[in-house]
Formats: sequence, C-alpha cells, structure tokens
Amino acid sequence: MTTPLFETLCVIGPGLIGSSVLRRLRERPGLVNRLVVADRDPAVLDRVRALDLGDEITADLAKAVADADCVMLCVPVGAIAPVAEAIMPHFKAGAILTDVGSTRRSVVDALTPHLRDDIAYIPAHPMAGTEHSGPDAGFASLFEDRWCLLTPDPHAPQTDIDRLAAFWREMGARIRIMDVDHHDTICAMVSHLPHLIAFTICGTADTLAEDMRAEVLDFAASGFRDFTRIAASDPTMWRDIFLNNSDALLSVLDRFSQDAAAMAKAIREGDEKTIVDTISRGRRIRRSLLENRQA
Ligand SMILES: NC(=O)C1=CN([C@@H]2O[C@H](COP(=O)(O)OP(=O)(O)OC[C@H]3O[C@@H](n4cnc5c(N)ncnc54)[C@H](O)[C@@H]3O)[C@@H](O)[C@H]2O)C=CC1
Ligand SMILES: O=C(O)C(=O)Cc1ccc(O)cc1
Repeated sequence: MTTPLFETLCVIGPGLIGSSVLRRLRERPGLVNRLVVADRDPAVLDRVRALDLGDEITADLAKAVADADCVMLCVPVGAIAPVAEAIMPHFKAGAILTDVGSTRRSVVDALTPHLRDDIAYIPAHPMAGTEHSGPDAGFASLFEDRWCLLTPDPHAPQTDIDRLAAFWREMGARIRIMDVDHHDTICAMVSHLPHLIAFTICGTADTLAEDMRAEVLDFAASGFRDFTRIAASDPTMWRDIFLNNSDALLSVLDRFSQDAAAMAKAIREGDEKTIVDTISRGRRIRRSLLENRQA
C-alpha cells in the first residue's frame, strides 16, 4: 500500500477534464483517499453520482474545499479567478490550489491578488482533450503520453510542485514546468490558432450559397472533416480562451495571415518552389510528430 499523494482531493467542474481525472483515480484507488466533487450545475452532479466518480458530491463549493489538501478547478477559463476568489477563505492552511485552464496570464493576474500566503497556487494544463464536454465525455486514458504544463506561482513551495507533478505523472502525463507568458505563446500557436482556423473555415463553408453548401457537406473529404471535429468544440470554453489569450493569439494570427498571403502570392504567380517548400515543411512536421508518437 503506497502513501496517498493527497488525503482529500476536491475537483470543481467535473466535465471532460475533471471527470477524466476522477476516472483515472477510481482506477488507482491508492493515490487519493477521498474524492470530493463540486459543480454549480445539479444535472452535472447527478451524472457524477450515477457514474460513481466521487465520495462526496455537492453544489456547496465552500464546503467542498474545506478539508481538501488539493483543490483542482476544471471550470472554463473565465470562471477560474471568480471561483478561486469565492472559495479562498474556506481553504485549509497549506493546501494546493491548481487549475487545468487552457490560458494563463489573465487568470494569474486576476487571481494572485486574492491568493492567501498559506496556499500554493500551481496551475497545471494538460495538453489533451477532445471536442466533447461534460462528465460523460471523460475517459481514464485521456492524459496518457500527453504533456502537462505546470506554471507555478513563484511562492509555491518546491515540495508542493513535486507533489502535483507526481500526481500528473500518475495520470499518465509528461511534465514540463514553464513561465506563464511562454505557456500562452506556445498554446496560442499549437492549440488556439488551429481552433480559430477550424471555426472560421466551417463558417466560410457555411456562408457559401445554399446549393453549394449541401455539396460541401455531402462531398466533405477527410481534410474538411478533420476541421469539423475541432470546430465541434464547446463555444463557452473557446470564447473564454480567445478572450483571455488575445495578445498571444492575435500575434500568431498575424504571422499566419502573412504566411497565408505569401502562399496566395505563390499560387497567383505560379511559384512552384514556394508552394512545394511550404507543403514539404508541413509533411516534415507531421512525420516528426509520428516518430515521437504524438499524432
Ligand atoms: N476540453 C478540452 O479539450 C480541454 C480543456 N481544458 C480546460 O479545462 C477546463 C475545463 O474544460 P472541460 O472539461 O472541457 O469543460 P466542461 O464544459 O466539460 O466542464 C466544465 C464544468 O465546469 C462547470 N462550471 C462552469 N462554471 C462553473 C462555476 N462558476 N462554478 C462551478 N462549476 C462551474 C460546468 O457546469 C461543467 O460541469 C477549461 O478551463 C478548459 O480551458 C484543458 C485542456 C483540454
Ligand atoms: O481536441 C483537440 O484537438 C484539442 O486540441 C484539445 C485541447 C483543447 C484545449 C486545450 O487547452 C488542450 C487540448
């Protein structure tokens, strides 16, 4: 019997990410002794009960955090700081506060003024997910071989950072510790811009003339289908991500627009070399991802 990493873990917002963490913990009962689960939506709590994902399941967030050694916020980015502020007075001294939010800087800036000295704030963003939401969408292997990016508050004790890193390793993830702004720039490039492009391209197809629109959907080849999978993601979650990472996102979008314009120019001018170079670069990136088993 190993020592548990946390005596009591509280998960607030047991949707896709939160319920995946809970499922993994149910498969490995020694890691955490007691699971407290909270959400503001009673329908979500009913599903969590039916799925048996918590030992205590409640809509009372203050009560939920009272005994927790670690509180994990799995709510949309825009709700992280308000929820953290509301529950802060109810934390046990020495507890860890973590969140799985997809963006960092604006959340850290909004939350830090409300952070108690005796609470360690260590955001941990798993680079894993799907286009689905809610407690029924989660699965225990979601984080297997995926990165989890930790951006600890400068005052967080090293022992707490090590403990949370060990927790995410048990979830199956690989750990990288990084600076808040670096996190946002990387995520803008590898996650937020691709989603923006997917939402936009589906919008473009949808605004075609009515007769052509039916054909777009009938004849959609796998390229367009891949975009529609990403574009099926949750609107609230992605609104929050775009608005909370606007600087980094607009900066990579600007770069992308310039590159797209360069590609348009190459096509217009019949510049075969630029066209082939651009496509070959994409192919190289895909192959290197496959070699690292990340695709
Ligand atoms: N979906 C994905 O692929 C990934 C999402 N993330 C991040 O994880 C977080 C959660 O995402 P999902 O699990 O996809 O969301 P989800 O929509 O599946 O679940 C969110 C849950 O939070 C609850 N909630 C919302 N506002 C609340 C509030 N004020 N108080 C209490 N509960 C509240 C909702 O009722 C819902 O049960 C987000 O911050 C997202 O950016 C991170 C990695 C991947
Ligand atoms: O479904 C996909 O393709 C994703 O990219 C999931 C995802 C969404 C948001 C994140 O912050 C991290 C991963």
